[in-house]
Amino acid sequence: MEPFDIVGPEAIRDGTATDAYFLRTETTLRHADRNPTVVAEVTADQFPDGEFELLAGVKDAAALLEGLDVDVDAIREGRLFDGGPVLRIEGPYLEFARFETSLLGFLSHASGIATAALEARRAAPESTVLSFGARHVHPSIAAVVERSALLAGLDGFSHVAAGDVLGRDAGGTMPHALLICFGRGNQEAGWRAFDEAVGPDVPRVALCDTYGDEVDEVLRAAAALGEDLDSVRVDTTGSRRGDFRHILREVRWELDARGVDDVGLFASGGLDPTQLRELRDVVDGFGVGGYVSNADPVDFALDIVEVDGEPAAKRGKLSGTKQVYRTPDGGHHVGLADRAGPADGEQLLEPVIRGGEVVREFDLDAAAERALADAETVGFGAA
Ligand SMILES: O=P(O)(O)OC[C@H]1C[C@H](OP(=O)(O)OP(=O)(O)O)[C@H](O)[C@@H]1O
Repeated sequence: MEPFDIVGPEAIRDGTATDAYFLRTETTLRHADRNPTVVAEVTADQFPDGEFELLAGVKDAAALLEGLDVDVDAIREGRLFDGGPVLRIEGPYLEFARFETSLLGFLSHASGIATAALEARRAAPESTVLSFGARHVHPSIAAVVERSALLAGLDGFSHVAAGDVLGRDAGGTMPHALLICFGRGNQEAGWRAFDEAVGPDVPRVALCDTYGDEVDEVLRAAAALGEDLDSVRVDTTGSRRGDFRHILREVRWELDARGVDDVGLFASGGLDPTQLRELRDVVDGFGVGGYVSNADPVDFALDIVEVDGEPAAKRGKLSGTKQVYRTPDGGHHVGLADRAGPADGEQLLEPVIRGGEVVREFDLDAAAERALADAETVGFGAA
């Protein structure tokens, strides 16, 4: 008996992580001896609408479809898209029918989170922005949250097991629970114990808002840890927040007025891109949680657009194999693949699987670089 209600990799791999009607579709088509060669496209919006989103999840999508008798093309992770397909499958329909559910799940959730993370990134491009939202999601997808955050250019993340999956070290500061365990009025003992106990490679970031005024706790932390103190984090609870920007400016002022200008200042607690813009000139960095981790998935669908080479899209969708293009002016164009695209257009749909073999490397850092460059090109989340 599995201790947790989690759909595991085996079910994803064997295709039972799917909607029941796809298994019934298999049964029906086999009964009728029908298995046409189709072109199916993953698309959110049929036409560009000016709203860009960041593509993530292609690595897992490729792993899902690897070994099937299909050809797959997709936009590279880290590229922005605005309408038209992000991934295309060509092959006998029954080869991949049951994998639609997981395919869309991989792409939809990761891309939604990555898009929100890119909004945070673009809101404070010079600041350290850390992904702290794993607590808001089911633990089985923590690595999806953190990978999507890194793909959007965030600087770090907090979830340890996600780091093991990604081969990167998780980071963070300290929770209120630690200080509460030392008792009201005894925050110094908590900050000092942290400094004494954790490894030398862990930044000494004192959380300074548990019981007292933020300025008061910050000055007490500076006095308690002296040169050992790297930064302070202020996470003022909403019921006491008032003018958060003023609080943070006051903290910075009072530290600097005492010559403690080498201690960094971090803010967290329900922050969104608007607040990051408002605060980025007064703090050194942010912990962002729910805005990223709780992002809505991108509403992708998989649609058959050709059957045995003939147009076949259902109502509301567009027939025919398509290509999508980025133009130097930041445009995103969708056209039939067998027609000429924009003369200065870069084709975005490129081979991922040929003859069942994955033919693309997936490099997270390269994807993050693409995301930041493409965001600049299209003006995503500008200013
Ligand atoms: O953007 P958010 O979703 O709000 O999460 C970001 C912060 C806020 C939260 O504070 P608390 O909930 O007070 O947690 P703790 O007491 O553990 O610091 C926790 O410190 C997270 O790192």
